[in-house]
Amino acid sequence: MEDTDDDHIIRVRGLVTRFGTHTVHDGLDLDVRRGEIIGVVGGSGTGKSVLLRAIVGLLKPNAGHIEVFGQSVRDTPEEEYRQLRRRWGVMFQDGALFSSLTVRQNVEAPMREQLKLDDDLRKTLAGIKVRMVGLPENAMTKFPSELSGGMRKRAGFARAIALDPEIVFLDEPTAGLDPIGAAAFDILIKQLQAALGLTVFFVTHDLDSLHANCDRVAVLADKKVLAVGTMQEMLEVEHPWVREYFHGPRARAAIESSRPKGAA
Ligand SMILES: Nc1ncnc2c1ncn2[C@@H]1O[C@H](COP(=O)(O)OP(=O)(O)OP(=O)(O)O)[C@@H](O)[C@H]1O
Repeated sequence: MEDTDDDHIIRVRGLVTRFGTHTVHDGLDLDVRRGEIIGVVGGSGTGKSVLLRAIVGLLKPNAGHIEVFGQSVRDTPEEEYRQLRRRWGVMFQDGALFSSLTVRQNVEAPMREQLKLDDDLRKTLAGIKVRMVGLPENAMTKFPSELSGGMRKRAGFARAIALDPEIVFLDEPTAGLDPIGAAAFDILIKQLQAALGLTVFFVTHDLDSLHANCDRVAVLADKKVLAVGTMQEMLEVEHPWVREYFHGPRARAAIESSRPKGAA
């Protein structure tokens, strides 16, 4: 498929992020295409979560330019940023749910903030989102502390899609889940992406998840996006961390398990 500028829903150019004297990103570039699932990988502390936070405007970079839907995230006036923010949803690593609200109330929270809906309609719509992520009916009125880790992640996902976003950002969605729970979450990501036409930007360490979901992978190393491409293309990248990650025993196991049964 030919890659045109119009396909790029996120464009990051020359990003520099520092905390004190610690430079996390130094001239990082990345494009995300509309409708793709892109997995962001890299060693611990390479700045994957910081990149996500910078793209959604929660963290101000020291330099560089970030555009989402063609609009600068950094220089957009408050009201326009509010409008822009409605077009994406974020699921943070721990779900970041409000502990004093039930699952349904958590999903209602962004609706309350952004949409003028009467109470019944808001409750109904929030209930639909909770069902969409595969949570049982009785989870609606539970508090986050009453849920398993996997259910909390699903609740976080339901909240991320509360406003019918075009992009969802997922920070390590399968971290902490057992392999069966992680595989079920991968299926959920894929199904919702296809059903809702979402663009998915997800940070992960999980090779199985990359194999199951990703159209492309972006590798963060040496303070930049060192390589971006398909899983197959990553096998050709000559960089010690990339080789170790994509050719190591865990990678081989993930390739094996992602092959259709009976394939050589
Ligand atoms: N608010 C902050 N203040 C100071 N340093 C920070 C802050 N947020 C992140 N950092 C530092 O920036 C670097 C990148 O952090 P980030 O959380 O993005 O890493 P990561 O690639 O997501 O790592 P992991 O895979 O371990 O989650 C780390 O060294 C971290 O300590």
